[in-house]
Amino acid sequence: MPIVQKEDRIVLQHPKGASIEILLYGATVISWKAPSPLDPKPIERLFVSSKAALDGSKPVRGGIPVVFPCFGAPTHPEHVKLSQHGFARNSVWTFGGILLDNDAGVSIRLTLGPTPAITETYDRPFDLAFVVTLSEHQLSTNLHVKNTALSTTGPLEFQALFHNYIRAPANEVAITPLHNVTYYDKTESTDELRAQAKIETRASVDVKKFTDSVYENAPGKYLIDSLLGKIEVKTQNFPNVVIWNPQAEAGAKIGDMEEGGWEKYVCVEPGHVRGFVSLPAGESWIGQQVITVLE
Ligand SMILES: O=P(O)(O)OC[C@H]1O[C@H](O)[C@H](O)[C@@H](O)[C@@H]1O
Repeated sequence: MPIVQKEDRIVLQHPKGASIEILLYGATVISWKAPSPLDPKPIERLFVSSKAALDGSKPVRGGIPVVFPCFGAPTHPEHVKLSQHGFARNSVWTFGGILLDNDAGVSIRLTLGPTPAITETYDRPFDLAFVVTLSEHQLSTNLHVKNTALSTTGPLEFQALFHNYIRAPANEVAITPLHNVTYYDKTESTDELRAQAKIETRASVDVKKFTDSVYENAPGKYLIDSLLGKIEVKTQNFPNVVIWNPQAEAGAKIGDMEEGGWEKYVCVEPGHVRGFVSLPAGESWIGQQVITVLE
């Protein structure tokens, strides 16, 4: 199966038509074209703004940015010098080789450790590996985090999330099953209201208005249903999911968002972002998602 390594990205092509492109910058998957079981023609499954910078000057507005070690503005004392969503999405990763290459799928690894730029703002030792696997109708991404500190050091505390921009008409997409799940509404106007737990009352969640909801104890498997098809996101070790769409209200203020871009996607972002993963010295943690085109 062709795996093409370019200066700034890796391109994987599956014999049955699917393909992905991954930028070394941020280990950001910027394209995933896949057929559905109903139609062999591969179509783009991710949204990337036409105004997104792909040259490493800022995190990519679209695709699948990797969020680590903090989600949103930093709240942990060890993260105070970091910018929103941490450094993984704006660091250049290293191609770490091919793990699998056969008809069932192709898998590659990218790695990131403490670079001089990272250690300027973050002083904990760590080792990250991002493993991407492409098969006919499926894309999976795994984030491996190792705490490489000596055993006398305290645990590595971090948050992690895959910021999936799933291509779908935002005004008719339905996300299930989040009924009765507790969530926190980041569109609320005050810290107090944002910290207040709400219960999802809708059988299926839509993003017809500005939405920025962090679900707690989420089921780990989500269906994203729209005119573009049915996409399933199945996760492991990610107790939360964030559903985000800025609509015009917030989208028009995002500099690298194309005009009307918010109508073309929904972000369904599995992660561990309520509290922190606490990883003892010498130990590893893996967060995983498998995204499948069902129809
Ligand atoms: O603009 P960014 O830093 O890429 O963040 C984009 C969005 O990411 C997540 O979905 C957060 O929940 C939102 O609050 C944030 O606006």
